[in-house]
Amino acid sequence: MANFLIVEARFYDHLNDMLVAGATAALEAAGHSVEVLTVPGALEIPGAISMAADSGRYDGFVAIGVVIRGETYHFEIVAGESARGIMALTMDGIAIGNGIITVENEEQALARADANRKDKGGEAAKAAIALLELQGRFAG
Ligand SMILES: Nc1c(NC[C@H](O)[C@H](O)[C@H](O)CO)[nH]c(=O)[nH]c1=O
Ligand SMILES: CC(=O)[C@@H](O)COP(=O)(O)O
Repeated sequence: MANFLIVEARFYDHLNDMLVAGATAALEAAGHSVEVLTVPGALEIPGAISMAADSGRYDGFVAIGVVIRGETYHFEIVAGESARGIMALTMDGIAIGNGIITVENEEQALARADANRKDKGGEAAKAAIALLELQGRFAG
């Protein structure tokens, strides 16, 4: 059993509830323990994961968030920079699944957050599990 931390940017409560439920179900189905940490927005997720990884308390991480395009360029910043930060941490060998959905509207978000539809939360959890298994395979 491994200890996973879900780091969620709680920008849209109803969507996050679905994404976190999907990720939690996938992690627990694989026999792992789950904790949840909430941050203000997707831009805070990479930093929070970095801090938590440095604590040594967790084996893997799942990033959960929802970025819905608004009127300005901020969408590109939030979507792109959160993904870039997570990728940088992953390239450092930290097992992270990226479940930050970046969409045009609420309808697209609902389809991807729902564990009974596209289940992006569960998908991200399975990716984190896969990376952790690779970490173990290449260690030592
Ligand atoms: N617009 C969205 C944001 N914006 C907030 C940023 O993520 C960040 O918290 C702020 O810029 C302060 O550093 N965050 C989301 O997760 N989703 C959005 O749609
Ligand atoms: C993704 C965002 O930053 C968005 O929620 C903010 O909307 P806007 O670009 O209209 O300020």
